[in-house]
Amino acid sequence: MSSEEVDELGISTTPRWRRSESPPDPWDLNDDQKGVDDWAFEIIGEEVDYDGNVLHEVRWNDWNRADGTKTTWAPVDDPDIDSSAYRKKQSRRRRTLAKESFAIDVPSTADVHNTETFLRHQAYNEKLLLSEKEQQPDWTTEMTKLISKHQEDIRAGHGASSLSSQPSVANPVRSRRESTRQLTETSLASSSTTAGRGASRAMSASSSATATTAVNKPLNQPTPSQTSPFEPFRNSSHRPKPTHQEIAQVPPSAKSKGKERAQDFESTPPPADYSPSPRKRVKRTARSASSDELSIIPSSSSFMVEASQPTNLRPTETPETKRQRLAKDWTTAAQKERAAAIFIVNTVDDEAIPPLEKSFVYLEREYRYARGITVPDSGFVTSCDCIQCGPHPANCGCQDDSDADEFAYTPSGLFRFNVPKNKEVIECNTNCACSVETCINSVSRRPREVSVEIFKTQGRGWGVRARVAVNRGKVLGIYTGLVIKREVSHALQGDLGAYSFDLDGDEMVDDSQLSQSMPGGKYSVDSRTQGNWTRFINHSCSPNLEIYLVVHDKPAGCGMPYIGFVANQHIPAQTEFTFDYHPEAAVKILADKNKKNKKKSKTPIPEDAVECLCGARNCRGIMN
Ligand SMILES: C[S@@+](CC[C@H](N)C(=O)[O-])C[C@H]1O[C@@H](n2cnc3c(N)ncnc32)[C@H](O)[C@@H]1O
Repeated sequence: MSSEEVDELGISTTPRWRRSESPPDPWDLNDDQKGVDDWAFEIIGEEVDYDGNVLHEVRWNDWNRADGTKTTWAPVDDPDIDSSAYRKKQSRRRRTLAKESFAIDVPSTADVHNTETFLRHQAYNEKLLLSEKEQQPDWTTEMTKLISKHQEDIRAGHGASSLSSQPSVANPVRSRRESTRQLTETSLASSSTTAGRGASRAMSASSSATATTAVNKPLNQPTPSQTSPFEPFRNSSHRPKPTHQEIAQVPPSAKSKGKERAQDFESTPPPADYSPSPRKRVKRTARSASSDELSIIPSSSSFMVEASQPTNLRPTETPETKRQRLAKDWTTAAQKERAAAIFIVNTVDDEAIPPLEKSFVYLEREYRYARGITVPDSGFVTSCDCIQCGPHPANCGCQDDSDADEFAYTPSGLFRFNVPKNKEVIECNTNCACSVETCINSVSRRPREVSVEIFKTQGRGWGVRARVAVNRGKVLGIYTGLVIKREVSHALQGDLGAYSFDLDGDEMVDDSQLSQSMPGGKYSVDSRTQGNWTRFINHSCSPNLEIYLVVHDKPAGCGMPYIGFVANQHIPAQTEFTFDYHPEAAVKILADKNKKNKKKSKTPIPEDAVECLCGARNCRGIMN
């Protein structure tokens, strides 16, 4: 045994680990086969050793050891081994990787040797250098600039800028015509409750949202009988772009009324339609036409549609085949996550598919993040080493801070509705020892079991339903899209904001209280350019779904929970799924009703009030 070496302080300087001495390669074994100089070889790999040196793995064609192995390791600068071609190729590969994305998989092993090799393989240094060089703009400012430009364009009558290349979600003409409700200030006085506060989001887990979409009927605008269908938007800063159908519906008198109006329609480009080739699947960082400024982390489970296809690429395609193609594409993307199929049907009119950004990416189960948003490290998520979690939550390592008596789900995976609305359900995660398929505390992570059908509704654009009945407590899926800062989301006007969902999770607070009540509530999810079927769930004042907050790949309280959709009652097959975009409004109505000495409420109609067409008996009349 060798004696230990120590320094002047008596501390051991003997390395803890030392490479074992390998016997020299018996080069002479087959020396008679060929002259050494001629030996053919091939470099088949590389590793970084404990001292940070790169070694090449060389395979010799005409030489082998007695045991048949024929590879050796050589330093990169070995004069006998010309590795320049291999090194060039590798360096090119790493540079390409670095240009594509800055993402790095961090190995879970503590083995320095493997880690260094793994990082080099992923072009760690190249990515680091490039990311340091790249100037990061202030995305909030950039986004605000884009929005202003977009609004100016519209005001100037140039149609929508690239930020809103969409036709309206719900046809304003039709929605107005179809509406049998004659809503007036007086009739609304008793039902409308909340006043708008400037922000314009369609959905929110908080009461702070004020939904306004230019495509919906603004209640305080003249009624259809008073004016032509397009009149209400004439002076609106976010007048929607009419679709071709709408143009066709303009009465001749309206068309000839004035040059200005005619120009409005004529200058409108055709609706952004879905026309990509299904073969165009791109796994690289996606940049969308309308969110050029938001670069996002790539994903393997998404289907990306190329943005640059002309809309008339497939002139012979029927609406039916177009629908089928989109449904097939989205089902393919969903199936990568082992999720059930997606169908798209329209028995109402001749609209082929829902209006979508041309670059729309279907994301079954994940968020993407706008550049500038720091994604919390999943390494900080508490995990458990239970083989089977439960029966009591306190037995599970993931539930450290929970004082709940039961998990949020039953053993058969149904939601128990036992979690306060502003609390997150903390599920087990991929670092846990338990299995996602069987763990009582892993439900939103499981692949979606229920096939969904996106269908055209009467007057409310496209909606969603299932072809099978769904039990109360069934978790159907999570809202997905691009995580953006709240202030960016709140700056989105009109239909731009219709697909944003605030992640503050507190239904009873408004913006001013938010910072005190939920410090994490800084983000929203925008599903305009990427998202899944849940973006089509319409509002109802008597909904059959509820939302809840759930985390499973980020630390609890980080402000980026997922929004889970769960059936709050038995839902028969073919019944539209709905949820209440503003449940706090219902709560307020109840509170008003219960007030003693109740006077007739004269709550003014919010400027951006939007007519609700849910048809429920207790309909509040407006969506916000
Ligand atoms: C998140 S989107 C839902 C999907 C949408 N119907 C579509 O076709 O893409 C929200 C928009 O749907 C429409 N909508 C949803 N619920 C509605 C309701 N109850 N009454 C009227 N319009 C509704 C409004 O245009 C709203 O801005």
